[in-house]
Amino acid sequence: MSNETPAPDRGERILSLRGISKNFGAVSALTNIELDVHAGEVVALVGDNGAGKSTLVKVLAGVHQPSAGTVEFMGQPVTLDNPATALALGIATVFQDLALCENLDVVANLFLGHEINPLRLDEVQMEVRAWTLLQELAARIPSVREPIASLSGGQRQTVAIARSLLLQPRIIMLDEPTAALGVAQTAEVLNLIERVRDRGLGVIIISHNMEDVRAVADRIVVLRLGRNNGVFTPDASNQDLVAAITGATENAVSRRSQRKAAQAEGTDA
Ligand SMILES: Nc1ncnc2c1ncn2[C@@H]1O[C@H](COP(=O)(O)OP(=O)(O)OP(=O)(O)O)[C@@H](O)[C@H]1O
Repeated sequence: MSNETPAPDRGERILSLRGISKNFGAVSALTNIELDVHAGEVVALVGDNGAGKSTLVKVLAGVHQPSAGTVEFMGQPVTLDNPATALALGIATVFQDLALCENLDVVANLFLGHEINPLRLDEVQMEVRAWTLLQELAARIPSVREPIASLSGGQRQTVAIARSLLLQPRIIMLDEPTAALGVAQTAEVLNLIERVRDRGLGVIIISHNMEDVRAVADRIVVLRLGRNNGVFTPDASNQDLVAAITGATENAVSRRSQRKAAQAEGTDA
């Protein structure tokens, strides 16, 4: 559809942010952010409330214009001056509200605004395409003729992700994709994220859930007060991650593990 050029090789740098800052009046939401995303990798953006995660995603989605800095996409400097530009380049975003139409079925939601033949809706072709994509993603959707209102939270997230894939993006950004999902649905969405990565896309996820982040991310990028505060691999200790997120080496998690270590020493003695 939007991108006819071949997909980048796995590991190739798709997106590169240098010195990105964003001010809202006197508030510095982002200061000097650096971020790289490669084909076939999941990057988790983590940080406390107000760390700047949503602002960064909105800059990449073309919703906010950065106050300073450069964005390179596939090696070329780009200006993401509105959401349509970002989408046309191949940067898709699934926001937390998912923006699905409750009363319409899965096929209609997948193709909303991108009907295969807008002048004469080709229902059969759209249905086949919807099934093929959902099967490729091994998505558990009972029927593509089911209205969204009757689907679970995990299935809705799946439909929202599948919809953005129809535009053949290079990068997909997911804002809290597992928030408010149960254990089984979370596992389903994490599996889906892995399959999206395996298609060679770069995936950026925002999450507050460290367990989910560790399960699916290849790199964990920490933001704190609008600045980069460390990049970790998923095997980083909880203590190091919490310290980077909160900016404190002395915190509830470190005190708890010190207490446990002290207790263990006590029982050893
Ligand atoms: N439109 C705006 N106008 C003014 N300030 C804003 C605006 N959007 C964000 N901010 C400020 O920018 C900072 C970063 O906010 P942001 O929402 O990006 O953080 P976050 O990491 O996504 O937090 P959360 O986890 O709570 O969603 C905050 O201080 C916030 O108040």
